[in-house]
Amino acid sequence: MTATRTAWQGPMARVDATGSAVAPGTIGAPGHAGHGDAGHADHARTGDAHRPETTVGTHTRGDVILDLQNISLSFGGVKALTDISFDVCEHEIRAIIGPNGAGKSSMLNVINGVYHPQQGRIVFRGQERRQMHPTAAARQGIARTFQNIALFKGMTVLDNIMTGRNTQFRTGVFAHALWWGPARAEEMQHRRRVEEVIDFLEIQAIRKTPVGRLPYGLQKRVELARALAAEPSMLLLDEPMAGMNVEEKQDMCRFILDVNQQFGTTIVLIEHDMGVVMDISDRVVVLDYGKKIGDGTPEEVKSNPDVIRAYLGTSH
Ligand SMILES: Nc1ncnc2c1ncn2[C@@H]1O[C@H](COP(=O)(O)OP(=O)(O)OP(=O)(O)O)[C@@H](O)[C@H]1O
Repeated sequence: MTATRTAWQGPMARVDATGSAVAPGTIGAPGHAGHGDAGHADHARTGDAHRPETTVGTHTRGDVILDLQNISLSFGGVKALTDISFDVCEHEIRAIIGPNGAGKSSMLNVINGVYHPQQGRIVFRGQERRQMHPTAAARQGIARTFQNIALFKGMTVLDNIMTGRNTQFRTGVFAHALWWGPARAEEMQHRRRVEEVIDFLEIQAIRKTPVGRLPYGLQKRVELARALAAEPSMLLLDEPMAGMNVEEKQDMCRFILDVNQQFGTTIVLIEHDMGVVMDISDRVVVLDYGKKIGDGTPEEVKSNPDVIRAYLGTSH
């Protein structure tokens, strides 16, 4: 892929699921802990006017919450990751980039416990993790979306998003089946949360539509909604804009910034569109053939000769 630059100029308008224009800054926030008002439109990280390194939107970049040390992962003879170290700070948008097969998705799978590296340490919020199951990662507040949409195509948007609440259920299946007592109250609470996410992502008009009938860009938005329904503190996004047109990319870009700025959610993002990566990321780690070849602010990465040689300057 030849690296392309997308101009993300000024506050962006969006279109909702009905195709109506929505002015920036007019959406309501779900019931997450408040992080200031919705003045997010001011924070579009446009081009070279990148914000100061220590500030994330309305947040100050926090402490390191994820520390990956010397991670190596092999599949038989294939070395997917070799001795990779980097960290992720609270509230930041951290991008992972690299050519096809560089190890980006493997890295996300290591972070959320799908893959267990043969070597290295993973420290999440001060605790070293060993052989963590993805469900345990979800309970710790790590949610993810997938490169290839992983939704239940025959189910409605609403029901798909409800599945994102699975790790939050406290009462048992039996109580839910009876729709009785605490189970009923709990389910009502989950539904309220889900409706808040639906409002936030402006997909009210399609809430009863089976996902399989939606255009690709909206399916991606539903997948983001499902991840948000889990109220994650860290969101892993695997190519959230792949296959989208420019308008859909702008919408998704704005939603990612909103999530980061309004809820303080830490975001780890894999994305091939260099314009998007350089505009919305605080720091970027660059992989090539499973090795780390660059790490720093977008400006630092853009001027790193190894990165230019291996990725930005070549076609993939
Ligand atoms: N489950 C697996 N079994 C065997 N090999 C794998 C597996 N997952 C990844 N690999 C290999 O590990 C290497 C890194 O793959 P990975 O999907 O992490 O790269 P990527 O940077 O995400 O690529 P892309 O941009 O094409 O999605 C590749 O050589 C890939 O074939």
